[in-house]
Amino acid sequence: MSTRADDDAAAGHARALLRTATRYSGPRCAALCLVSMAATGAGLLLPTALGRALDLLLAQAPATRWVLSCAALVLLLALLDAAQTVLTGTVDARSTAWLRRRLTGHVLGVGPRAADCFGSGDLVARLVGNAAEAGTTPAARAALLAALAGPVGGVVALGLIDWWLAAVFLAGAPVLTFLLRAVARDTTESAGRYQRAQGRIAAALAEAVEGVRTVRAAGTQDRETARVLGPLPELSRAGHRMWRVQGRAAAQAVAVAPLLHLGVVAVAGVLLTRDRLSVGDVLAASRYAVLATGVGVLVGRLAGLARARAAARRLGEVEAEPATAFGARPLPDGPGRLELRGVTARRGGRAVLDGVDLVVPGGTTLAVVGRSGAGKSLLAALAGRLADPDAGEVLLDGVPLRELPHDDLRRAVGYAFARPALLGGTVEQAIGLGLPSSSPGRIRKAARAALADDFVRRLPGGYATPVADAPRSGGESQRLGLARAFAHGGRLLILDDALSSLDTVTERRITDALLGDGPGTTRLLVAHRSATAACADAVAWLDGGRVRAVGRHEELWRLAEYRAVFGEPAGAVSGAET
Ligand SMILES: Nc1ncnc2c1ncn2[C@@H]1O[C@H](COP(=O)(O)OP(=O)(O)OP(=O)(O)O)[C@@H](O)[C@H]1O
Repeated sequence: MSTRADDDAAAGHARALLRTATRYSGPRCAALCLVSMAATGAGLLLPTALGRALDLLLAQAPATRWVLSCAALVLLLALLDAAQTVLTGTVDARSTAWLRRRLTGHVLGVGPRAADCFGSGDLVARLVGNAAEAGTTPAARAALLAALAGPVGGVVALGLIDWWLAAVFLAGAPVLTFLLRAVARDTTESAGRYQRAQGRIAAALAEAVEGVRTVRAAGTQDRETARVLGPLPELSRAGHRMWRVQGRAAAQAVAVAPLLHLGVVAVAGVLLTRDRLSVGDVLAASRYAVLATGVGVLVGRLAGLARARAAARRLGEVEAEPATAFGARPLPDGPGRLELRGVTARRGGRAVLDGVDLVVPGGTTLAVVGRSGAGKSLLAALAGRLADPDAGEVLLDGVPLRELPHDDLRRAVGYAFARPALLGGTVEQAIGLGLPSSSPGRIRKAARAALADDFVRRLPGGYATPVADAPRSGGESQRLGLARAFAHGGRLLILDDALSSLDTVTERRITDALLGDGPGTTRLLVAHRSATAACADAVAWLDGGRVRAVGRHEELWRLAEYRAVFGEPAGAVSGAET
C-alpha cells in the first residue's frame, strides 16, 4: 500500500518529468503558445472589427477597410487553427517519445525489481498508454492558457466597451470558477482510478498470455477471462464518473452561460437606448459575452489536462523507484575471485539469505546446491549484481560490486539462465547480445561450445534466421543462452540453472567444454543434478538461508541430508560417481 510519502514522491517525480518533457519540446511548445495566443487575439479582435463595420455600414459610410479586416481575421483564424493542430500533434508526439524513452531506460536501470514492484503488464500499460496521455500535457497547458485568455480577454473587452457590461459578467464569475475547480479535482481523481484499473487489467492479461499453456491445460479459459477482466466494473465506475463530472459541468455551463450572455445583451440594449452604445457595440458586446462565457472549451481542456496529470502521476510512481547506481572504481586485473561477506537478502518479508560468507577463488568452479527455494538463484543474482544485498557486500577481485562502473561490471560477468530471453533480430544477434562489436567467428565458436551450432545451421536462414522464426525446444533455447554467455566471456561466469533442460549427455559435453575453458574464468553454477555438482571444484550447500557446508561433492555425498538434496535415498553413497 502506498504511503503519503510515496504519493508525494510520485507527484514530485511526475512534475519533474513533465517539466523536462516540456523543455524537450521547447521551441515547438513556445510556437504553439504563440500560435494559440495569436488565435485568441484574432478571435478577440474580430467582434470589434465586426461592430465597426456594422456601424459604418448602418451610417452608409465607407466600411471597406473594416470589412476586409474582418475577412483577413477570419482567414488568419483558419490558418492559426491549422498551425495549432499540426503543432499540437508534433508537441504531443515529441513529449510522448521523450517520456517513453526516459521511462524505458529507467525501468531497465531499476532492473528486475521494477517488474517485481509493478508487474510487467502494468509497466507496459504505463509506458504505452499513460505515457501517451501524459505526453499531451505540454500542448494541453498551452491550449488551456489560450483558452483562459479568451474569457479573460472577453471580459476586458466588455469593460472597454462599457464597465457595466463587465460588471454584469463578473457577478456570475464565481459560479463559473467553482464549476471549473470541481471539474479539475473530480476528473483527476476518477482518471487516476480509471488508469489504475486499466493497469491491473494489463498486468493480469500479461500473466494470462505468459501462462496460456497452463490455462489451456487446466481448461480454465473462462475463469481466466473473468480474472483478467475483474477490474472492469471499477473501470466502468471510474469512466462513468469521469463523463458524469464533465457532463454535469457542461450542463451547468450551458445553464449559466446563456444567463450571463442574456444579462450582458440586456444591459447593452439598455445602454443603446441611452445612446451610450452604438448598434455595432451591442453586436461586439454580444460576441464578447460568448467568448467570456466560453466555459465549455475550458471544461474540455481542463478535463484533458487532469487526465494527463493523472497519467503523469503513474509515470512518477515508476520514476520514484530508484535505479541501480554504479560506482567509478575501475576493476583491477585479477583472476576473478568472488567473495560474499555477511550477505543478507530479504524477499517477501523474510531473510532468504542470512549472513552468507563465501569465497570462490579465481579460476575455480563453485556449484551452488540446495533444496528448491533455498536461495540459489538469489545468490547467483547477487554474485553478478543483478540485485543488491540488504546487508553485507559482494566483491570481485577485492572490489565491492556496488563500486564498479556499469561497463566494467557487465564486461566482467557473463550470465546464462534457465529460461533465457533471446533478444535481438536474428539468432546471431541474440547470441552476440552485449558484445562491443559483431564478431561472427566468436559467436560461432561459442555456439559450438554450447552445442548449438548444429541446430542453428539447420534453421532456414542459419545464423541469420530471425529469432521469432526460429522454432526451438527448451533445451535448444538454453543452448543459445549458454552460447551467449560463452561468447560474452568475462572473468566470472554465472550459470543459473542454465543446463536444467538438457539431456544428461549434452549436459556432460557442455560441462566438459565449460570447465576445460582454461583457468581465466571463475564459474558459479546453480546445480540441481549431482553430476553437475560433481564436476565443480567445490560445492556450496545452501540450507535455511545459510551456507551449511562447502566442500567437494564426493566428501559431502557421505552426508545423508546432502544426498537428500538430490532426491537420493539415504543409503545411496555410490551416487557421487554419477
Ligand atoms: N520477489 C520476490 N518476492 C518474494 N519472495 C521471493 C522473491 N524472489 C524470490 N523469493 C523467494 O526467495 C526464495 C528463494 O528463491 P530462489 O529462486 O533463489 O530459490 P532457488 O533455490 O533458486 O529455488 P529453485 O531451486 O526452486 O529454483 C523462494 O522462497 C522465493 O519464493
